[in-house]
Amino acid sequence: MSEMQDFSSEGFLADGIRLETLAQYRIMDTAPESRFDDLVTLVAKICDTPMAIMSLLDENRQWFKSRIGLDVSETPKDIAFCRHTIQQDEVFVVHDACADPEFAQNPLVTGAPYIRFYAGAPLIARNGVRLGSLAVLDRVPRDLSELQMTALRVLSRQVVAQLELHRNLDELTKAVAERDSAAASLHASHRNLEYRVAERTSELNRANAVLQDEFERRAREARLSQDIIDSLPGIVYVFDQEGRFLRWNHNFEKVAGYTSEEMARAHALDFFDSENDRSLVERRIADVLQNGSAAVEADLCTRDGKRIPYYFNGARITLDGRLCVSGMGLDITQRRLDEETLRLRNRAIQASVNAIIITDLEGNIEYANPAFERITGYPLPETIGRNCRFLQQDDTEQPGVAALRSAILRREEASVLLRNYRKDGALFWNDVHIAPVRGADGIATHFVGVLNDITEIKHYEKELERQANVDTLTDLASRSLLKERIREGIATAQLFDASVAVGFLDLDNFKFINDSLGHNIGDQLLKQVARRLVGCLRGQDTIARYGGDEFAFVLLGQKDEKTVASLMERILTTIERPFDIEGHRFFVSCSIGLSFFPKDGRDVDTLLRNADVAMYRAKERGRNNFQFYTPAMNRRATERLSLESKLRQALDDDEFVLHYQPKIDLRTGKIAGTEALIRWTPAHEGRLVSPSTFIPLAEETGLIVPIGEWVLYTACAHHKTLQESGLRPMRVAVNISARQFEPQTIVATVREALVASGLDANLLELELTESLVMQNPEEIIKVLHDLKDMGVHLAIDDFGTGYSSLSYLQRFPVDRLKIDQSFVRDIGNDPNDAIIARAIISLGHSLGLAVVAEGVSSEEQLAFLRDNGCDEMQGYLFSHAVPVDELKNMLERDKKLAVN
Ligand SMILES: Nc1nc2c(ncn2[C@@H]2O[C@@H]3COP(=O)(O)O[C@H]4[C@@H](O)[C@H](n5cnc6c(=O)[nH]c(N)nc65)O[C@@H]4COP(=O)(O)O[C@H]3[C@H]2O)c(=O)[nH]1
Repeated sequence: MSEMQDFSSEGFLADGIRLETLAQYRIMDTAPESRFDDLVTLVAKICDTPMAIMSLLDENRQWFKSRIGLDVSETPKDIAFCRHTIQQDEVFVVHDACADPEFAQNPLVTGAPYIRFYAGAPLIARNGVRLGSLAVLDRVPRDLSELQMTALRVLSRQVVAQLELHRNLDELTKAVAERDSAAASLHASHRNLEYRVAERTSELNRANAVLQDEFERRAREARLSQDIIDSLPGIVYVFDQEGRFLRWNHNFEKVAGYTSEEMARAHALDFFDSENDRSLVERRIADVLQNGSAAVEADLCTRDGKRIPYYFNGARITLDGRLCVSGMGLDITQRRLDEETLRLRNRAIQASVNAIIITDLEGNIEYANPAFERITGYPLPETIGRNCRFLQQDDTEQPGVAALRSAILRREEASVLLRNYRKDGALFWNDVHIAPVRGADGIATHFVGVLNDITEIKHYEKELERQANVDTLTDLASRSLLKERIREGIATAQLFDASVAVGFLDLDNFKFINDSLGHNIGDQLLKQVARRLVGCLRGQDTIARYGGDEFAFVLLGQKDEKTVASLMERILTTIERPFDIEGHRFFVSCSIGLSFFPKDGRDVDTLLRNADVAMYRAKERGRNNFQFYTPAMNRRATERLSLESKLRQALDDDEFVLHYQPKIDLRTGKIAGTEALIRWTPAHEGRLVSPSTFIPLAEETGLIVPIGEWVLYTACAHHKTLQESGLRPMRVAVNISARQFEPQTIVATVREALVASGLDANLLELELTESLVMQNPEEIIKVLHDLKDMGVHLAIDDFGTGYSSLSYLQRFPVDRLKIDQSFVRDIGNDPNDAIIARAIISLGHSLGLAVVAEGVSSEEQLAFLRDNGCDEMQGYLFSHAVPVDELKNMLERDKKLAVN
């Protein structure tokens, strides 16, 4: 018992340590573990007991960590055999519990599991504390062998080792758990840190972004400011009190031609090279610094020495604590030019010969130039402020005034003609042009008016009108006036069922007079004819000079052709009377054609055209007569047209032939030469057409030029052939018409014809009419000399019909005169003709020229001519013009005229 008490007192203290130690192993109430179960099984096997336990004691119970053969897992502490075992250093053995008083009544002995044998080894921890026991039990009394005892001891230490292992493992697990927990909390705190870092980072980023935005905004603003400064039209600058530049725009560098470095070194006054500008600018800079602002105009001098007019303004500013001048400069070149232009315009307005006024929209004059005063006679002080109506005085009912008013109301431009009155009351014609002056908004604020005094022009116009209506030479009506009168006549005749006669009158031989005696005489003749014609007509009739020697007239209210016919007779007789001009006496006749409204035409042009046709007919009828138009005349005119076209074709189709009329030497009676005379054999007509039918038309149309050339070439060729056939050389005369005789070309044409044919020049004779050579004698003489130099013979044809000037005749290098056949024809009957023929023969001889008579058709004529010494003759008496073959026969026979 004492042992028990000892145990108890000591055990009480030891129990506390043991419990604390046991707790450290943290094994109580844990699940079975194989490491302990294996040892318990092993000990049971070795000790050959049905039961074995590993028992641990805590405060109130024994708990079996491992057990074999027992159903309970714990028992109360006070009945535990282990209580005893833990007090031993060695194995505690109870051989027969029933026999041991200590245990005989123990419920574990008396009841299940009915323990009779017990052997337990204490489980002693490393610190010496007894934790429990490893024990084997049996239900029968028994003993353990020494080996079994040893095994129990060894295995109990194994159990303790396993317990240590368990504890270490547990501590390790705990440490791992703690480490894991620490790691988890570290992780958590890491995550927290990361989160905070992220938070902070994003805060920083946000702040950064704001900063960046701000930075960019400022950069943008700076760029924008620079861009704005750079884009300003002028130059921009800031310089300090010392004139050193602190800021400037790119344009400044560009304009001045300076680099940025040079700008940084430059002084504000460096940009002005004239003394005047420098001191002016210097004063203005001082003004800016003193008064806050100033402006100046000066010439900016660029690096390459160019001076550009600039307007500079400046303002005083403080920059980085320094007093500076900030400003802008604008190129005012254009403004200066504009000012100059304006000045010039002002000057032009001042000096303008036209009056220029500026009015308000009501027409009140605000400005007038000096010309206004000169034109109107109103001094400017009397003009300004007055409404420009005052120039019309009471004469306000003018179409121009209304037009002007309406244009002013509509704010439009207008040009009108006004009757205005000067201060002295004199009328003047005012050609006014007004135009609104609009402001920048397009709204008219004023009118500008240009007044042009056209009184003179008006007079001139009247004169022009008069001249347009009047022929200046004759004072007769002009063409246009005549047409107007015919038109009026038609209109009146239509109303009153009357008729109108339209006439064309052509002087028959005016051209000849004009050409031979000169234009002066021609003009005077026309004037006199005009006077006589006017004397024949009534006041209501109109006569006009239609052109050249053509007159046209309109007779109004003519009832019948008979009255008109008697009037025409009167005209013919009047014109027939001789005209005396500058000592010359002329006899002129005229041909008149007439047409009637409405019979021959219902309009002006038709009536004139038909009167013209009738006039041609009168000419064809032998001139000096009048003809009324008939539709048949038109047919004739049409025929003429058709003739003309046929004539053109004839040349291409080789329809012309040349016939030759022999010329006879009146001394020998032999053929001295021939005259080429053209004939036309129109295709399919089988007849010869006489040249008098088509030559005038060919001359009129100019076809005579190619036809004449053909004649020239053919005649030369024929005569060369005749000569080559062995006949004696024969002179051939070719007619050259006036139209063909072109001074510039005729010599060359003749030369070419001679060259082409090979005919000797002295076998060719050109017959030129008297009127042709007298047309323009000075020029003709020159050409005749050229022809003569070539060796060509020249003859004057139709001599006696024109007006030859003897002085010229003397100078013409001609060989022959041909007496016109009209004088030859009546030699026997008309003593005058005989006298003329004789005179021509003696004139020719006195000039050293041979004389040829043409149209000799009777012995009587031949005798006269021969008796009067005429050299040659041609005419039907000897031969008609014959084809070249016949001429050849004639020459071969050497036909001879009996001249004696
Ligand atoms: N009654 C009468 N007449 C006679 C007599 N002898 C000759 N004749 C004709 O009188 C005209 C003379 O020619 P012209 O006075 O030069 O008059 C020529 C001439 O001016 C012109 N002509 C003829 N051939 C040409 C030509 O090749 N060129 C040019 N430019 N005019 C030509 O045509 C006019 C007429 O020529 P033709 O009809 O051939 O008429 C020719 C001729 O046949 C006669 O005894 N009695």
